[in-house]
Amino acid sequence: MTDKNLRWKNQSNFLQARRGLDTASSSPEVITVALPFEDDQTFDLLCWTINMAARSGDSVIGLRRGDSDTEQKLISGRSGKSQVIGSPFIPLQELCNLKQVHLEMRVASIDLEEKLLVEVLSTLSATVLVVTMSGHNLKRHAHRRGNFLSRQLPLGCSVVVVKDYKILYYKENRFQELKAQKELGYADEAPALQLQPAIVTVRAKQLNTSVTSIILSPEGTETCSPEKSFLESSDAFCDSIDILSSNKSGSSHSLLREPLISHSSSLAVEEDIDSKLFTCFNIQRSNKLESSTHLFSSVRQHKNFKAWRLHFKSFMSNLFLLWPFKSLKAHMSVTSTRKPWKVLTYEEILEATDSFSQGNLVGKGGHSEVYRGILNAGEVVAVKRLIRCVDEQRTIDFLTEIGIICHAMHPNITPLIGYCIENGLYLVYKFMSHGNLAGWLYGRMPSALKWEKRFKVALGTARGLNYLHSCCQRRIIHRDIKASNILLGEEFEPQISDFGLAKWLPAQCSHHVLSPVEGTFGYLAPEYVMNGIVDEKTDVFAYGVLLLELITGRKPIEGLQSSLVLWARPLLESMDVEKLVDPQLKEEYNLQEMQSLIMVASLCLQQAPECRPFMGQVLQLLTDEQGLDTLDSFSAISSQSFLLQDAVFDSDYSSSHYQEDLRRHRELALEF
Ligand SMILES: Nc1ncnc2c1ncn2[C@@H]1O[C@H](COP(=O)(O)OP(=O)(O)OP(=O)(O)O)[C@@H](O)[C@H]1O
Repeated sequence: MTDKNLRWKNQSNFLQARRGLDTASSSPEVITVALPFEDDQTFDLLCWTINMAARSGDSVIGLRRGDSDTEQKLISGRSGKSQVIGSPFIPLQELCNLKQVHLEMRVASIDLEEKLLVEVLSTLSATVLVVTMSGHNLKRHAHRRGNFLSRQLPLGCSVVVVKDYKILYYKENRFQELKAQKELGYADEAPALQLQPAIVTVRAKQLNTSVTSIILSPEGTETCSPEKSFLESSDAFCDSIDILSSNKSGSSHSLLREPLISHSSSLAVEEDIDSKLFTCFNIQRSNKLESSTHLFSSVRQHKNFKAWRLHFKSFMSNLFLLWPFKSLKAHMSVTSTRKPWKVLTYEEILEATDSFSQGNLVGKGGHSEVYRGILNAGEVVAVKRLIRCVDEQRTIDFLTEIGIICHAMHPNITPLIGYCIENGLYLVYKFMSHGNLAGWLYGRMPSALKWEKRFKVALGTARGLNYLHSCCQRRIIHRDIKASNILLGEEFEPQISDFGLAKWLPAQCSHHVLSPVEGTFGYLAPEYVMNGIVDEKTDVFAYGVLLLELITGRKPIEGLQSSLVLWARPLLESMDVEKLVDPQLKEEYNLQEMQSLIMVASLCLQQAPECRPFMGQVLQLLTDEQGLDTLDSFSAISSQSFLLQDAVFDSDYSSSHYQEDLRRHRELALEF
């Protein structure tokens, strides 16, 4: 199995574990995270855990390998590096608030090697252990370490190995026999290390934030006094606040649009004392504060071994909070180095298209005709001519398309060669020899579109959209993503075309309201139809519909009322691959890729826009370095004969039908 497929298997198992959530088993869980030494990796891992693994009420405990230096960082007060461990985690507070998750950091005064980790976990009644890896041969090591841990962990504790927000290994461990524990002698004995909750709680009332410090060390080793611990951790906390307030605008880890916390800090003390092994730094919103004692005792009581489950909707609504942390720089930097567009004369256009001869007509859009042409230099082009006698709005749309397409340069955006504004309006694009996707899916020979090409189209379109949404100098929403607007190049590389409805997305504003609703029936996002709200998630929804078309070979709207999305929704939820897959594929598809597309489609078609992924996240789900290489090696199949028939095929809606369609779509949207 390739790395990519393996990762997909993990990813899909992981998500399925959440989809299969048993809502009855919703008691809080303890999720432990074995943290690496480096602060930035620690931060990433905690972010991932809070977002992906934790649900409301859960407790995430970060266990950090202990040495004197680390401990020093945490507890040494204002001097030295005391703020190093505190400040990077402060931004996690907002995330914890949003998810209502209790976060706690513990620094062991001794090395947390695997056996000790296992032991600690059993005392915490943890249901999940999250670990990470570094170095080379990640896959092999992740597998080895994951297997080792899952064999030894207590019953009910699953293992996830995560690196760079990707799951390298995942194993549910609900049904493991107690044998392993008995062999290790854990099951029958009282736990050697009793981890008790807060020794000292420092609550910064005005900050609406509480900080708990626990100093624990093994029997016989030196123990910090609670008083000392309190003083030191309050100092550390003050330091973190100072650091944060001085850095809050420039913090590379800032999760927030708003400043996190204010300056003032009036500290009060609550105290309770115990224990042995860890130093703990705990950030939690005070009005949601459950005392650590209470939290831990309740966690111990419930022993919920089925608890590695999460309510899907709540999971989805929180899954995407982290996006700013993990933008796909690789994809962001992809821009074409092609030469700039030219301004063409009307004579050049006439000559190229043989005076717009019917033989050169390759397609008609709502307000335009597209002709094949050959420029002087021998370059094959598509000339898009705005049909005359159209209203002013169409002219504006056409000019918008010129402005936007000039701005967008990416391998998955149809390249503009030039334009002409004499005797009408003309846009000249590179000619796409394989026509549009709709023609391939619903033309005379749909079976010719093999799975490799479908997957390639899905991936390339995601890249193009991600570029428009996140990587352009000014962000763009396309607003008319559909199969007939995805053109296919010589190697079936998809190219997003038709920017007539595209809009600039303001850098600061997340969405805006547009009226009237435009786009293509069958691809419109519910919030857009109902309220005219537009942002990049409008495109994400349409992309989800496009994925469904690739998977099922069905049109978005068949007949009068039959919506592809409504038909597919229950099948997506249950991951019913057999029923979803286009019979034309005749089982000739890669199951892992199919599952990944189904999963992504299901995410993109979430009713609430905030539950849909950003396109960068879609890309992250669909690919990695190996994935890109694999895709590049797909063979290209050339079939000129499809060009004309495809070009004529399109699902546009003339304005006379539009209002009726919209009415029907609104009715359908209500059923979502
Ligand atoms: N660069 C191109 N190369 C090859 N064919 C093209 C090219 N651009 C457009 N076409 C063909 O021309 C058809 C019409 O394109 P156009 O963008 O005008 O309209 P549309 O997207 O189909 O409809 P609408 O504008 O109403 O949404 C497309 O479906 C496509 O098959």
